[in-house]
Amino acid sequence: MSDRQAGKIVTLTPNPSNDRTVTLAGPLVRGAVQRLLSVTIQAGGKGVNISRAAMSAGLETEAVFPARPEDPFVTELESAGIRCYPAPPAGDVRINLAITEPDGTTTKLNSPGATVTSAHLDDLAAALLDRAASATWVVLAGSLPPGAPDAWYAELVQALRSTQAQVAVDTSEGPLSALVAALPSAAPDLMKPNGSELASFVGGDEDAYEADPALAAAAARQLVDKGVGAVLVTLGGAGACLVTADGAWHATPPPIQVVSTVGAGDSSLFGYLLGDVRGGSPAERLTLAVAYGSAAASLPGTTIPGPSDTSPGQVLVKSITQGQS
Ligand SMILES: O=P(O)(O)OC[C@@]1(O)O[C@H](CO)[C@@H](O)[C@@H]1O
Repeated sequence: MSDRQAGKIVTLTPNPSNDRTVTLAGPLVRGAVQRLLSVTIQAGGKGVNISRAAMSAGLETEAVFPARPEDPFVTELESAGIRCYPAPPAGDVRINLAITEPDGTTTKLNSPGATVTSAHLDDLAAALLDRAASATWVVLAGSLPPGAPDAWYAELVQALRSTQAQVAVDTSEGPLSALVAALPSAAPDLMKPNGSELASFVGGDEDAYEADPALAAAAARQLVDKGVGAVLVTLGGAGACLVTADGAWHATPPPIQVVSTVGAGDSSLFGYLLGDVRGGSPAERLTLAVAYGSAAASLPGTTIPGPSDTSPGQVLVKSITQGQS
């Protein structure tokens, strides 16, 4: 069975973005005038990025987000081969800025997006539930626009129970806290916090998690104990941890030259889903997550990797519980 038959990934991006990336020739200096080497713009947002990765890996994917059908944001994605389901928007797609420095340091300045009403959210939810009926995975990803209640993702997770789809959530701040507060009744099949997001609700500290991934795994276990199927914790250059009811694993990435970290977390999440739809073991899913995340960090702007950009053979996975590969 080919990947295209094996699984369909439907993504929801409630707050999509035109990602403008500016590349500096030297370090960023606050308050100075600096010349840029280049400026690029790409249609982005976390769910959109995951659909891009799915499309280039040959998986069927559909992207649901608010935008006018004639918006160049939509035409860019459709001409890249992504099936789009735009719902009525509250305003223009926002512009997010990424500043990249020669050593790979990436500074993100994200706009709030247009303020939505409950009618906008209802339209978006209806579009999602319609597409989710035939999905293997539904991914709810990114921030919520102003006007959306923090608990909206938790409500969607519960609404998606009426489908056969597995649900993954990758968000931050208020919506993440509201989801955690709604466990176990709104437990998704997968959550993908990074170290600082994990620390924001279980305590601990991101640097400590990167120095000792067993600490990150222990923190993530609190979510699994509250009903979350699997927790993928991305740890930047320290790789990622995967925690399920059956165990915990840590993977270290191949050596790379970091160019832009934008989209690395989305690519990691996609790598996990790819491993899942291929029927991979937890270690194989984690390997693909880290291979995709590190490939994304080695590419400019919000460029999302395809399979040929990844090096899964160079990812080293160890079981944290048993201390062996
Ligand atoms: O403001 P949010 O929704 O949290 O994140 C949006 C964003 O930073 O996420 C993607 C990278 O993960 C980018 O394409 C996009 O600009």
